[in-house]
Amino acid sequence: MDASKSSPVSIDDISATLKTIGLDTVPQQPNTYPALNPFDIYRSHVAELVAQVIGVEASKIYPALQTTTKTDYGDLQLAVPALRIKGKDMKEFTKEIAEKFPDSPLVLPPVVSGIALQFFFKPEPLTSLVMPSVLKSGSAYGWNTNVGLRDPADPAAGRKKIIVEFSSPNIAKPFHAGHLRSTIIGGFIANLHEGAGWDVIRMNYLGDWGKQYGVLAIGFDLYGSEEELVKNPIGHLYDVYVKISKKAAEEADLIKSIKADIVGLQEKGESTAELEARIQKVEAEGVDQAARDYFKRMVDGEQVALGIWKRFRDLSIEKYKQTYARLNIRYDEYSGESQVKDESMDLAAKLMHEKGVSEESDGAVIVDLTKYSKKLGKALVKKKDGTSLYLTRDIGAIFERLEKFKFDRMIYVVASQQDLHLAQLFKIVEAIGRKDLAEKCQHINFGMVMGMSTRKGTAKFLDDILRDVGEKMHEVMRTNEKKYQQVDDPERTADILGISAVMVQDMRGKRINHYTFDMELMTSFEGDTGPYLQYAHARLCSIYRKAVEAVPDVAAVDLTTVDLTLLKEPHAVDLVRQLAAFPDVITTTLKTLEPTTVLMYLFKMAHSSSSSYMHLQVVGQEREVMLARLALYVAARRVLHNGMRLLGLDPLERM
Ligand SMILES: NC(=[NH2+])NCCC[C@H](N)C(=O)O
Repeated sequence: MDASKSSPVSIDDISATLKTIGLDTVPQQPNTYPALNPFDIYRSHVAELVAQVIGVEASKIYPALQTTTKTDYGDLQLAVPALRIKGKDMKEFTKEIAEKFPDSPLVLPPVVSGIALQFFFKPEPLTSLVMPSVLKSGSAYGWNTNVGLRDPADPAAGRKKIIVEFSSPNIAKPFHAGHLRSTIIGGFIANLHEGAGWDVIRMNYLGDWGKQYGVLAIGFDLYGSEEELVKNPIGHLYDVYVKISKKAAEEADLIKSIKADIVGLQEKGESTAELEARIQKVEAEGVDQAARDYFKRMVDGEQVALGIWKRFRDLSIEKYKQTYARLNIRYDEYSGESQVKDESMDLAAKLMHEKGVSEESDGAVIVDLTKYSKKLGKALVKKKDGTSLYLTRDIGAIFERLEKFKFDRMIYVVASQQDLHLAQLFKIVEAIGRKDLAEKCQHINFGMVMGMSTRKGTAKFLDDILRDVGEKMHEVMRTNEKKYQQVDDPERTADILGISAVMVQDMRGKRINHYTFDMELMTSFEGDTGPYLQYAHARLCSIYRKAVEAVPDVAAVDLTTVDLTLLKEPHAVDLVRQLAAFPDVITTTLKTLEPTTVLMYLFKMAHSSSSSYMHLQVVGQEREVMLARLALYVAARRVLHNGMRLLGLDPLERM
């Protein structure tokens, strides 16, 4: 987020504007931020007026004032029963409040709709409050950095810390749709908290440990190429892994068939010694045993074994970093299963044992979670041979992270297929007696992606997907040769459009929903797509460019000083109402952690902008009108830009 570069308007600015409207004090209920969120002013104001009418404290009315789903229903709505006043006929009471509601400089007389009151903001004061706020605040508009403060009354107490763990692919395995979704959603959640003033740690927890890394090392010995490894580590290691896995499978098949032969010989009463010896030889020389031995050397900390593995890891990370950069993502920490220390796991094991959480079963250690809830089942935490598991490493990691970062909150962005795994993890932490820690943690899950394939086959790597969608966008761009000529760097633009297409398709629905990866749909400029949002942004940029081309001195005008009372038309008013809602949308999003909350808002706002162009032209208008409209479009562009950045998109100026 670039929120830090600009600073929001001050409460003094707001106070001065309100005075000109006829309000001597800034309406401000506790824990609200009138300088940062126009809706806070209106909610406080309406609450105070309703309080006068019905004699209930404004602070009790405030929370009942809700935003609406459609501007046709007003800007704020009050469901009168939510005030919990007893012994009244609600319909009558609603009418009564409406009748007695005093004249307000900020809102129109309330509209009665059954047992609800609809409040519409008066256009002119709204414009005078919101427009300067957007224009002056710039990249800070929408953000309230007080949210992340430990104590809003005492900024010196510092900021709250959050770990967002996301993406977390497995080395030498495909980067599948689940990792892609985790990357997109996690990046968004990290941006969201950063914008809200939290101290954010972005963490990638790689799958980089286990016997399969022994398999990989053996495979590299047989099939690896130093040159390929350096050139394309992720792809090459995957190829090696596929080859060696095939060999291992063949060996397993061979053993199976020898065993069948042995049974045959036994039936005939003949000697099986020769075949038994063959099995032993295949096993002893086979991949499986070699991988086990190799992994044991890694576990024992043998430098040579670890050295090779570390190279695989380092090269993969380096390559991942480049891909993440295309998605505007960087990490503060590349951790991983390999990084969890034995001591942490031992300590957790000791605690589990002492608290009677774990028990021995057949030489292994398990945790029976059915006593808390049937669906949590029994979880294995130590194998018979003493080695750790995925779950064991997560238990160790949670304590390590607490120790290292002292976080206030931690979010795991992982597919819903792992609901059980994370539920088990949190329950075990709680059972150990660390409910406090479990409560700081949250699993943010998401549904599956269906049919994710590139045009050349099934997608395995993020880069392939991005390249494919980028190429498709390039084709689409070429269909308009004239525009195509004006784009500075078509390759890069196509790349960004492709990435936007993928990301927006991913974030359109609620996280938990499954969706189908649909290349045609996502790359279309029509409908609620990434390219459409980019187009809407580029169009707003072009309005400004064209105005400056037509009237060059416009470039020097400070748009915060223009006559905003000229923005009277319904389209202008509607757009201003949308812009006013942005900070509130972010506040809501901090609760839902749903990218779609932001995205749907941006689409609505972009639609409002585009339906305005016909009615509110800029070039060719009388100067003051031109400037006022230009200010409106610049403000709209700013909000779209801020929203797109939050989602992790790179807003394009031309395309
Ligand atoms: N702390 C965690 N378990 N995070 C999720 C890791 C995801 C895992 N690497 C996978 O690909 O399935």
